[in-house]
Amino acid sequence: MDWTDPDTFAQALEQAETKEKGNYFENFEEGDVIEHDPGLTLTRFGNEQWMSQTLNHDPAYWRTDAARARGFEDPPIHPDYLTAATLGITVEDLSEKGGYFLGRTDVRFPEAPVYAGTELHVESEVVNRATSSSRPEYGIVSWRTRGKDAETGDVLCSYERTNMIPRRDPVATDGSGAAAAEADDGPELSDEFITPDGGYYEDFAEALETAADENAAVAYRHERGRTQDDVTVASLPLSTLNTAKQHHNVDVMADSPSGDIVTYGDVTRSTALGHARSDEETWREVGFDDESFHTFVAVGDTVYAFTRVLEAESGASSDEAGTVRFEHIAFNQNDEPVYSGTRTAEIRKRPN
Ligand SMILES: C/C(=C\C(=O)O)C(=O)SCCNC(=O)CCNC(=O)[C@H](O)C(C)(C)COP(=O)(O)OP(=O)(O)OC[C@H]1O[C@@H](n2cnc3c(N)ncnc32)[C@H](O)[C@@H]1OP(=O)(O)O
Repeated sequence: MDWTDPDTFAQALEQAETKEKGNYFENFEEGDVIEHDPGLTLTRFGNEQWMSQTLNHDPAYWRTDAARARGFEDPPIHPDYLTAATLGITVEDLSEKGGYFLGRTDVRFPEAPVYAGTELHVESEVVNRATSSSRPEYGIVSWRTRGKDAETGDVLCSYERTNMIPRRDPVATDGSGAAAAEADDGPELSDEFITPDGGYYEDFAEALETAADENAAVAYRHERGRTQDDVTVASLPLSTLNTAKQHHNVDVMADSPSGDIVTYGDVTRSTALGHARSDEETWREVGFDDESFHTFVAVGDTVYAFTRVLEAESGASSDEAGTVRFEHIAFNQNDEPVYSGTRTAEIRKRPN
């Protein structure tokens, strides 16, 4: 019998069992520690591919003289690419089954830079699992993940991430959703928005002082946008070994709520941060908190960025910088927020 005869093959496909990938919600127990098999060497090529496509053009990550002026030996691996690679490696074990990347917090990097040639090994611990009251076919799982230098064991990037993960056996709930009941009764927007004059630490600190006097907010938008294409949607996540079908399997995603492949959250975020960094004198990334992914970004959508300056403090790891806390909101061509998060970064002080 010819198994490639279309009718025969259709029947064969129907009879065959699929060897499944990924883990269901039920596979995760609080306290489980998972050592991820995939690993990758953080290369200059990988870094530059990620940084170029997300419009992160800080010279210290591209030019040796600019890197040395920042106190680095050579252009280092950028924290965005490091974060994306750390998460990408975990997908096969944690989220390949599907679901949604809801958020991430406590993203931290050590002071020491990471250089090309470092081999990355990643492990995750299940820190929480919960029922989703709005979606009975999913559960909500949080993991603490650590990306380590395979040679020294030093932690290079760590964070806590939360996903909705499909259940093998859906549970009965009233479907009402606990979160939906909470009304947002936060303060209203300030009447006046102030834009910092420049991108140095003092520009942010001065804008905050003016805003405090005038009961205004320091908030502004960035001009650049990046339309999502095959490179950003499919190539960049695959370059981090991210096996989530959301990013590269159009066939399966046609039947999903988005109806299409969607951008990796770390690409959306890094693109918006690239826009924001193009309007500041970044010195060093310290960390990110309260990151959320609000809705899908797909091929053809354009990612823009909006920034709110929350705090400024003159101390930093170097005398040449101060520390600023921002809220960044990525939004699409319809002005819908797609990502938000707070960021702590050291920003260069104005040279005398
Ligand atoms: C790497 C990767 C995938 C991977 O990893 O492999 C990816 O890149 S993939 C692309 C990036 N990603 C997205 O494209 C998602 C875009 N997003 C959405 O499409 C909508 O956001 C939604 C459909 C997911 C939800 O929409 P929504 O139902 O309106 O949202 P909510 O009601 O706010 O949240 C529902 C329930 O999640 C709880 N919840 C929310 N946030 C958190 C949090 N941070 N921590 C703990 N619980 C949280 C909430 O508490 C509620 O819980 P309940 O179900 O119990 O009510």
